[in-house]
Amino acid sequence: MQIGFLEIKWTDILDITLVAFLLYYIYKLVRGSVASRVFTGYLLIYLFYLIVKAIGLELLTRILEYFMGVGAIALIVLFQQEIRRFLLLIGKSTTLTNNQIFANIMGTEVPLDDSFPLKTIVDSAKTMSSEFTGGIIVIQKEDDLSKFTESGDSIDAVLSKKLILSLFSQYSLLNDGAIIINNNRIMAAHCILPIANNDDLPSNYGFRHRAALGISEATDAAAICISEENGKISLAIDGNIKIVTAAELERDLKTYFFNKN
Ligand SMILES: Nc1ncnc2c1ncn2[C@@H]1O[C@H](COP(=O)(O)OP(=O)(O)OP(=O)(O)O)[C@@H](O)[C@H]1O
Repeated sequence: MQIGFLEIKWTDILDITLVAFLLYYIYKLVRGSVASRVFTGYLLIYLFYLIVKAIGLELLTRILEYFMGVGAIALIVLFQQEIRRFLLLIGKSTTLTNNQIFANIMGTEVPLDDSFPLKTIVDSAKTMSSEFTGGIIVIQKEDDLSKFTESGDSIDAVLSKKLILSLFSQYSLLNDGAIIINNNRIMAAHCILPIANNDDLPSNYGFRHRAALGISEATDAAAICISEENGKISLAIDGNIKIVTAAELERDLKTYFFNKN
């Protein structure tokens, strides 16, 4: 195709479309975080570099080239959370990773099956909500959470509503922090989670909600957060947190863990 003096091949159109998609996904991943400003800054320097190169300012081009080379390593360090989420997104969208044999080879956890006590968890969250008992319930999916379970007290007991409520009761010594569930077992309580650094969160979201969001950003686990202040239930998945009713909680967890509506 010829537009004026420009000759455009179909590969150029494909190239531009793919770059546009890539930039859009990077933007979506870093939106609202500190990394987004770094990303914009780096992009502006890159544009400046292209202009300088086109004009033919050799010394400045060399300096910028060197700066961006070193900057690339700095970007990997700064963007490690975002890069992780991006790769997780790609990994999750391939059917290969849902395959049992692949999961065994990779040593990843086997996805939850239908015996998983989802109703018990939802019921517990509902009771905690009605009693204004604060807490975070993390449900492991495929990612290894041992780093976080080790930060708390090991429980490794069969999950039950009584146990969840006892752990979060105001008289419990373990009611601070999060409990971590893997399949039908409570692995640990009193666990410390990473705090989300998202600037876009409403100001009424304190550390409990930020911790629930943080674990959903860092891993593929789902985190249920019950507010001590207003009894509301929030669900954090894939770096997004929203307030849900008990029915919505059950529906969203079913969809997320079993692809069921
Ligand atoms: N890094 C963390 N990991 C796990 N739990 C945490 C972490 N930081 C704080 N918490 C929990 O959050 C509680 C403090 O909640 P805070 O009031 O700051 O948050 P909030 O989001 O406003 O929740 P609420 O609506 O229940 O008041 C702490 O007592 C602790 O149990």
